[in-house]
Amino acid sequence: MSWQSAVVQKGWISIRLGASTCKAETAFCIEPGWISAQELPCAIPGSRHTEVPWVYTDARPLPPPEYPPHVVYVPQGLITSRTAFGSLHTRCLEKGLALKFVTVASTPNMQVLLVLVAGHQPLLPTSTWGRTSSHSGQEVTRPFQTQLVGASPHHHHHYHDPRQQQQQQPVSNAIATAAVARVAATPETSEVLQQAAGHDMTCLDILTSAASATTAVPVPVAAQARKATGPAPARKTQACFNGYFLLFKPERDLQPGQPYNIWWKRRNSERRNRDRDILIWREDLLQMGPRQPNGLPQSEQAVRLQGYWDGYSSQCGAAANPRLLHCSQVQSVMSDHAFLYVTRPWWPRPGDPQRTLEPSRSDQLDGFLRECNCGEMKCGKLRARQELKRLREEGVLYQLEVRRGSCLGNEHLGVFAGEPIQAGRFLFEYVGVWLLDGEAEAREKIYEPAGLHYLYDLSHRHEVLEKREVRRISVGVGGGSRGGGGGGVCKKRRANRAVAADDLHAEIPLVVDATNVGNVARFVNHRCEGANLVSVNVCMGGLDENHMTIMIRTLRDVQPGEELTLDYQAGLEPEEKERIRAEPEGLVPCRCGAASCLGFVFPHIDRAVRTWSGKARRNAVGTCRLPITMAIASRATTTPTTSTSSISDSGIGEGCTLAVEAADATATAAGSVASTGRPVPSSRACKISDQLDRVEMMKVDLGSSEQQLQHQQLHNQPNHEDTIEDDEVKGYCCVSAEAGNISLGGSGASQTLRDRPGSGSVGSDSDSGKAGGVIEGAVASCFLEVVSVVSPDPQSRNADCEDVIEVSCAAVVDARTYGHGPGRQLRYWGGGRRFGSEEG
Ligand SMILES: C[S@@+](CC[C@H](N)C(=O)[O-])C[C@H]1O[C@@H](n2cnc3c(N)ncnc32)[C@H](O)[C@@H]1O
Repeated sequence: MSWQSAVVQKGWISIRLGASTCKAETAFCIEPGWISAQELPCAIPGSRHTEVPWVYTDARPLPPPEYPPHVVYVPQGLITSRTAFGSLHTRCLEKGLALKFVTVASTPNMQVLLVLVAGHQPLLPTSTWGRTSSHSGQEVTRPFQTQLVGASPHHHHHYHDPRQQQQQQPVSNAIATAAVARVAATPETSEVLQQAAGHDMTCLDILTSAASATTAVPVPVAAQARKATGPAPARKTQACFNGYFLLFKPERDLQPGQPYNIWWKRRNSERRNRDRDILIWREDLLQMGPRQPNGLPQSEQAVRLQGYWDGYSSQCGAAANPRLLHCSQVQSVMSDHAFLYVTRPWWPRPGDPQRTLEPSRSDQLDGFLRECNCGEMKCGKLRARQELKRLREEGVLYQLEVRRGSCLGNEHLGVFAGEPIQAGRFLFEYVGVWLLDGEAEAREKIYEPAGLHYLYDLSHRHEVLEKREVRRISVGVGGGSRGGGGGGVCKKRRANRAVAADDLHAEIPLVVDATNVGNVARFVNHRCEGANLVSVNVCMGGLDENHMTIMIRTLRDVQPGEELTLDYQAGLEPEEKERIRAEPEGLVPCRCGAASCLGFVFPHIDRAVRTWSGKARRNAVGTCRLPITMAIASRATTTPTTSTSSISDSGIGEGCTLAVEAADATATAAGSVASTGRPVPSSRACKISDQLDRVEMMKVDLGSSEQQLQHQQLHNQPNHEDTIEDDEVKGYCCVSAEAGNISLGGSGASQTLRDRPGSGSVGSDSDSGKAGGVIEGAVASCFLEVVSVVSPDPQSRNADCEDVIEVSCAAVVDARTYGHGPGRQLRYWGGGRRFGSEEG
C-alpha cells in the first residue's frame, strides 16, 4: 500500500490548530475521511480531549507528504502526560504533520509508543524545530524532545502528573533500543512499515526520560523515499459522528442500522464529558483480540471495531439526518461474541426469546430511580441514586486509564486513576448485560474456560428481597409455613404464591455480564485488603422496579497513577473466607499482594455468597454429594406444574431458613417425600417427576443449640460413619414435596423443630406427618443442593413406599460447629451410606 493510499484509506489527516478553547464539543461534524487528529487525545493515555485545542471544522485532508513518514518512539512517562502529548501534537500540527499512534511495547521501566509522523518536512533526530514556553513564560527553543515535556504555548496545565517526575530517571539507550526493536518486530509495526514501504522511514527520536538525551535508533525498514503525489480526495458524505473514531475507513456509505467499519471506537459525545477520559481503546483491543504467545494481538484486523448506528437523535444540527454512533464493538477471543463499549446497561428485550439487547435509556429510567429499600444493603441512598442518574447522563467525570501495569502482571488490565480523586466519589456504573440466573450459569460455563471473568452477580443482594417475599408467601398464608399444612385453598394459594416467588427470581436479571458489553468497570481488579473502591447497589426502575444496579465509588482519596481496586469478596462473612482459604482449589489464585490476601479470587464477584453454586461450591470444604435414598409412599398425587418449583420456608423461628429452587422442573410433587432407609410413619403420597432433575437448595440454617448438641453427641460416637446406612441415628435427610413446594426437611432434631412455631416445613409437617430427617441438623450453616432425582427404584427397601427416588445432596458444613477441633472437616460420602468426619 502506498503512503498516499494509506493516508486516504485510513483517513489520516492533518488539522489546523485552533484557539486555546476547544470547540470540539460543539463543532463535531466532520466529513468521513476527515477523521483526524481528534483520535490523538483519545489515543494517548493521560491526554484530555478538552485540553487539546482542535477546531474540527478546520480539518482538512492530509496533504501528500513531501517527505516520508517518520517514526517516533516515546517513553511512557512522556506520553502519558497530557502536557507532553499536547505539546508534541501541537508541534506536529504546526508543522503540518499528522501523527498516528501505532503501538506500544514495554520494557521493565519504559513503555514505548511508536508514533508515525506523516512528514512534510525532513525531521531529523537532532531537530530543534519549534519552541516552547518555560514555566516562567519565556519562550525558549529546545530540541524536539524537550518540547514534549514543556508546556504548550496554547494551553496551560495546572495538572501535576507525578509520572513526569519519572522522566528525570534516565533510561539507558540499550533499554530504549531493545524496546524499539521489540516494537518494530510486532505485526502492527510491520504493517505500518509495509504501508510506508517505498518511503524513507526515519526514526526521529528516542525520547528518553532524561529530557536532554536524544538517541536515534534506526528502524529496520528503510526504503527509498518516494514523494506522494496528488491530494487525498475529500469525502462528500456529510455525517455526524458523535462518537469518536480512530483510523476510520470510509469504504462504503454509512447507513443507519448497519454496522460500519471503523478502526476503533471513540466515546459517545452526545453530551459533554461522556466517558471523556476512559482511555480504554487500545488496551482493550489488545485484551480482547486473539493474541500471539507474546500477548500481542494477531493483527489489527482481528481486533477491528465496528460502530453501530442507532436511532438516537444527535444534537449535532449540522447533520442532515443526524445519527449517533452509539457504541462500538470489537471481536473478542470468542469468535461469535463481540465486545461493545457502552455507557449504559443493556437488558434483554422482554418476551424476546433471542434476548435481543436493548440499551437502557435515561428517559426510561428517569422517575424510576428510587432509593434502595433493600434494608440489608448498604446502599448510598439518595446520593447514589442521584449519582447514577448523573453517570448515565454525563458519563465518567474522572480521568481514568485502562492499561496493563497492575500487580497482576502484564497480561492483565487494570484501571488507574489519571488524576486525584477524592473519597466518596461515584466513578462509574458496572455496565453490562443483565442476565437471568440460569443464563448466567450457562454463560459462565463458556466464559470460564476462555478465561473471561466479567460476571457480576447481585443475586445475594437480591436474595434479601426474595427471602422477604418468600417469607411473606410462606408465613402469610395459612398461619405459617408448616409444609404440607393447611388444606385445599390455602395450599393452592401458597402454591401460586410460591410460583410467583419463583417468577420473581426467574424474571429479574441479577447478574451483570460485562464480557461482551461493558465499560471501564469490567477492568477493575480485586484486592483483598486496602481496596480503594467499593460497590453500591441501587434499586432502580426501568423494566422492573426491582432491578438493581451497581455503582462504584471511591472509599478513600486516590492519587494519580494509583490502581483502582475493589474487594470482590466484600460480601463474604469472615467464616466463609476462612473456610475457603482452607481449600481454594479451583479458584483463581489472588495476586493482589495484600498482607491479608485470602489467596484466591472468585471467578466472579460475590457469586459464592449467594448459593455456593458452581465451582466454588463444589470445591468448598466439606462438600460432596450425598445420594440419599428417598421413600415415596405413592405416586398417585402428582401435580404437574409448568414453572420452576421452589422450596421455601419460613426463616422464622430459631435457625430455620431455607429456600430451594428447582431449575427446569416441569412437574413437581404433591405430598411428601420422606427420607432414607428409615420408614417414615404416615408419610403422604408423593411422586416427584423424573423431569425434576435438579433441585437446588440455596441455604439452610439449622443452628439451634439442641441440634448442635445432638450433632456433637452423634460425632462423639466411636463409629459414626455408617449412621445413615444403619438407620440408627436420628439424623437423616428428608425432602418433602407438595404442590409447588418442595421442602427439605426435618432434622434429627425433628422433634424440636416440629414443635417450634413458625419453623415451617422443615421437618415439621404435621399435616403430612413426615418426620423429616435432615442431614444431621447440628450444623450452624448448611448448604444443600439436591442435584438429581432419579427414577423410582423398584428395589426400595422401604416397605412403606412404592417408589424410591434418589436425591443427591451436597452439603457444606462448617467443621467448627462440630467440636472436632481445628482441621477436622465433616464430610458426606457418596452413596449416601457414609456420614462422618475425617481429618481435614
Ligand atoms: C473483572 S476482571 C478484571 C480485569 C482483568 N484484570 C482483565 O485484564 O480484564 C476479573 C478477573 O481479573 C483477574 N483478577 C482480578 N483481580 C485479581 C487478583 N487480585 N489476583 C488475580 N487475578 C485477579 C481474575 O482473573 C478475575 O477473574
